[in-house]
Amino acid sequence: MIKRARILIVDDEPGNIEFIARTLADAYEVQFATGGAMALELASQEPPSLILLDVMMPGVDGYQVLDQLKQLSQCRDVPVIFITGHDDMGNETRGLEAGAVDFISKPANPAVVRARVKTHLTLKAQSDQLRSQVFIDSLTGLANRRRFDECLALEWLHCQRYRWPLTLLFIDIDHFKLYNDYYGHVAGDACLAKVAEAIGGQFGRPHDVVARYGGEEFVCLLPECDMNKVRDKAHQLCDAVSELRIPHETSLTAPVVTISIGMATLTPGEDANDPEALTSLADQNLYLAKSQGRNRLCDGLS
Ligand SMILES: Nc1nc2c(ncn2[C@@H]2O[C@H](COP(=O)(O)OP(=O)(O)OP(=O)(O)O)[C@@H](O)[C@H]2O)c(=O)[nH]1
Repeated sequence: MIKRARILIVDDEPGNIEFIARTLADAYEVQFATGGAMALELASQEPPSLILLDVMMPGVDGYQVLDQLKQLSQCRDVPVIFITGHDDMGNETRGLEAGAVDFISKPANPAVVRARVKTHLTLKAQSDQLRSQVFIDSLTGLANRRRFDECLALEWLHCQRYRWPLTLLFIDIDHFKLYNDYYGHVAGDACLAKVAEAIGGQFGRPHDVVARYGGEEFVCLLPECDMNKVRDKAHQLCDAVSELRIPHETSLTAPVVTISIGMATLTPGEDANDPEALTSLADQNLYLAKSQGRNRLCDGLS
């Protein structure tokens, strides 16, 4: 069943909410809030597809709601249409500058409300699709290098602010060139997809970022983690990949496909001031894992 878009209507006048809800209820799931604080609470719990937001409300007004929505990562991209009085040119400009996608004047015309909502939902769906094409690796379905670079920069700042540790795993398939040479590129692609699935299955907390870094290299960015637990999970990942039992006749390490992992943990702002310190440490440890015999994890400590 196709999930219907959910529209959050925010207005301090129940009569206005009722009117707009009647206009939209046959095509969308409708939710409402009678004030700014309630709107923020609902939106942060489960971001709606679109918000129709009254500008003038007692307490937290429409501008404040919009401003706070933009600061919530899960709500930042939700389209917001302001609903305002007829001759509010100044409000219109201010709202658009603050990030509203459109304006509807009061008293709202049902056909206009339906048309604007439909247009902005379509635009949002298109931009989501483009975004996923830009940030997803098509072979494995994981995030791509571009997405990883963006997340690393953001997580570094986030962890720096709260003095949380940030862990990075560099994961590389052992002797993958020999695999490709022996089994061919099509089999090589299938092998990459299977290993990617195993990695994604092992590290799937909401803030974990698992990405294909390039070729046969993958990365896992793990904020706010207990190092010992990550180390255990990374060891389990090595086992899980060899237990996939993907034959690798020409590997110099094992008769099946195996991986090597370089692990690094730093507290941004305390141990280093630059995310490159983390990537180069993980890379060094990956190099050590390779030189110590592959099919293993190296964190540079044990
Ligand atoms: N099938 C396939 N192969 C790829 C892809 N991207 C990179 N490769 C191959 O991955 C191989 C990587 O080889 P190397 O960097 O020498 O690494 P390796 O053979 O795994 O050696 P070690 O890392 O030292 O164990 C090359 O043969 C690339 O052509 C891809 O998308 N599909």
